[in-house]
Formats: sequence, C-alpha cells, structure tokens
Amino acid sequence: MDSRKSPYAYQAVDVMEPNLYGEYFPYSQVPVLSFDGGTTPMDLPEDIWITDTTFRDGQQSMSAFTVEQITALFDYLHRIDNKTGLIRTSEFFLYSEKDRKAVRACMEKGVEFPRITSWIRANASDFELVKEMEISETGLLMSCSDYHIFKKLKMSRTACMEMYLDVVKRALDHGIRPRCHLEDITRADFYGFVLPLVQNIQALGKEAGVQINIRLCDTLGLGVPYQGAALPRSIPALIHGLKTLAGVPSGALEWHGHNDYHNVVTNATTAWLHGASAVNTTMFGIGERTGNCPLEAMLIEYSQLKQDKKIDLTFLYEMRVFFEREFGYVMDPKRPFVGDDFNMTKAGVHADGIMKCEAIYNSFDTKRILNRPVVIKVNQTSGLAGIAAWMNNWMGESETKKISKKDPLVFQVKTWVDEQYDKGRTTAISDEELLAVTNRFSGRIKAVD
Ligand SMILES: CC(C)C(=O)C(=O)O
Repeated sequence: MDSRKSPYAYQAVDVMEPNLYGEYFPYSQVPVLSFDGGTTPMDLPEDIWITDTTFRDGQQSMSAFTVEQITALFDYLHRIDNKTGLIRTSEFFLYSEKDRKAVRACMEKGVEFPRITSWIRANASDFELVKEMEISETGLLMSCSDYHIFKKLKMSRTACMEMYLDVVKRALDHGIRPRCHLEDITRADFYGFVLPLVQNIQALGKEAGVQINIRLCDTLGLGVPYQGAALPRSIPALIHGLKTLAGVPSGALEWHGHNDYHNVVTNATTAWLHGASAVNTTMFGIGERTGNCPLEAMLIEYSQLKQDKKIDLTFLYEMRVFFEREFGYVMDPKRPFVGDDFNMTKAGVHADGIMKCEAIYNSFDTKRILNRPVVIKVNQTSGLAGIAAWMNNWMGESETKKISKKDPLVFQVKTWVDEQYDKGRTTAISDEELLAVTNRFSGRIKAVD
C-alpha cells in the first residue's frame, strides 16, 4: 500500500529490510542487554489492578479445561478478589460452544468482579459473537515486531498498520471496545511502528468517544526493568513513551509478560511503577513456554505496594489443591506462597530461631494471611533444635509447655535420625515416620489428623 494515501494521521516508517534488532538479538548467542542511559521517572498510578488470562493464555499451555473447572476457578478469583475489584477482569476464548458455555456459566454468577472479557479473531462472525454475548470489550491481536510483520504476516509495516486500524474501526462500528494486544513489543521498532500505531488507535478511540485499552505483550519475556536500558527492551521507556508521546492514560495501559528470563514478576511490578495501571496474570503462572506472570505473586506485590487488607489470600492454597487434583498439576514445593515448602525449614539453626521467634525466619504471618503455618521438617541437618521445633509444631503446645532441645526425648529421636543417615538415607524424614518414632519413645505426640 502507498503510505501517502493512508487516511491515518501518523505513518509507520516503512523499511525495505525488516529491523530484527540483530545487535540485541543475534540468535546464535543469547540476547544482548544494551544500555543507552536514558531514564524515566517513576509514576505509580493511584489505582492499579490485576487482570487474569488463566482461561486464555494459561489454558493454551494446558489440556483443555471443562466448563465446571472454569467456573470453579472463576469462583476462586472472585473469592480472592473479595469484592475489591483488584482482580478486575478475566479473559475468555469464545471459539467453541464449550468456551461460550463457560462464559455464560460465569456470567450467570452475576458477580461484579472479575468482569468477563474476551479474545477473538478479527472477523465479522467473531465480532457478532461478542455482541451477542453482551461482552463490552474484546482483545485483538496486533503483532508489532518485524519478526511478525515481515516474517509471519509477510506485509509492509504500513499495510500491516492499516490492517490493524481497520480492525479497530470494525470493532468500534460493532459497538465493541477493542483491546489492542501489541504482540512482541519488546522486539518492535517503537518509533517506526508502535508509536504511530498507538497514536492512530488513540485518534480512532477519541473519534468514537471510547478510551481503547493497550496491552503491551512481552511475548518472549525480553523486557527488562532496568533504568537506562535501551528500547525496545526497556519497560520504563515503553510505558513512559506511550503515556507521554501517544497520550495513553495509565488506566488504559496493561502489561502482559512471560517468564523466559526469570523476570516476569519484577517486570510486571516495573510496569505498575512506571505508569501502567494493569498487569495481566495467570493462576500459578501457567502459560506459553515458561508461563505468564503468576497471579499469586502480583497479589503479594500489590499488598506490598498498597497495603490493601481486603483481598482474601487464604483461598490461594485451596485453589492450588484444586489445580493439582483437577489437572494433575505438579506444584514446585519451593514455589513462593503456594508450594509445600515455601515456608518450611529443615536446618536446625533456622528451626532454633523459629522456636524463639517465628518472625526471624518467616517474613510475615503466613498462617494468618495465607492459611499456611510455618512447617518444620527433619533431615540430617536439623539437629536437636530442629527436632524440638518439629515436636512443638506438632504438639501445638503453649509457650510455657514447649519442649526444649535439651529434653531427653529430643535426644532419643535425634539418635534415631542420625542412625538413618549413617545407614545411607538421603531423603528427609516424613512426619509420619517421626510421629511413629516419637510415640515409640514417649507416646507424647498426638497423631496426624
Ligand atoms: C498472543 C499474544 C497477544 C500474547 O499473548 C503474547 O504476546 O504473549
């Protein structure tokens, strides 16, 4: 298409050869982290929130969920949100009859939060579907990097931008608010494609009297949180640029990250801190390849930033049990806030500290906030202190009746534990084994519930 005939105010910068940012993404080597020294101010919006894509990006990486599983998980989102609107939306496919049945079932619950939003292909029948189902906003894919524009879509930037803007117009014509998913933004030419595209989207929205939401998709997890990092990888610069140069307000900016470089949580928090109101998450970080940003992590990040006391994090553990039971999902025991061992200690020196004051080795009251009391396990390093702490944990005795590490019972059990490792054992001692041994020596510990 001849860009001079374009009806849009801002033009993509057409190039003969794709800009694949070979200097940052050499492919034969791991990517290069480059700094140009540019910095942007922090700008945490007053109102920040979380959006959910468990049933879209998350489900893509798992076996298909049943309607019953989706509605049960939706209930967990609602319970955790606890009518605060922190978990503001949840995104659904509308492709199959089953997808639509799940949406209807969740809608019938009649809850305010999370609101239901969709993800569709940009064709007339999908637009009709969104309308029919009375969903006010839908996500639409707009891949932004030359990897996608040249190599996948095989188009020029101008033609591609025109195509996306046409889709925006068609959605608006159908009375639907489009949410533009700028795929692969962290490898895209910001000034040559992203900025003119968003400026034109803003103009179309203004004409229609609608604020169009922009989702910045870090498709391969290449975004970085560091000040001074160069575009297109700098999250502060991307968000600051869209706010100040394209005039997108914070409330219309959403970050969608992936965990390919272990940065997904920090990146999402960086997006909040630099002016995007929304961060997109999935339960336990399920999602393509290394996954999306975990919902549970952002709930805790939010609590740290805003000290909100109303969300109910005690449902996280139940949701995890549901996930394991329903999907055969194996949760890493060390996974923060939800894994079996996240607040578990085996080392005697830690257990000794916990016995004296739990806060020494537990950074907040995980029993009250997450319904996850500190756990003490016994292995070859637990020593007398670790075994005494384990016993006190199981007995649930009052402060005054606590078993000391000098108690002869502790010494007897420790002798038995040492014998196991002398015989070549390598695994931790289970609670059941320890209970049996302790009971054998004393009968003082109550049985497992
Ligand atoms: C498909 C796109 C929108 C996406 O989810 C991503 O870029 O991660």
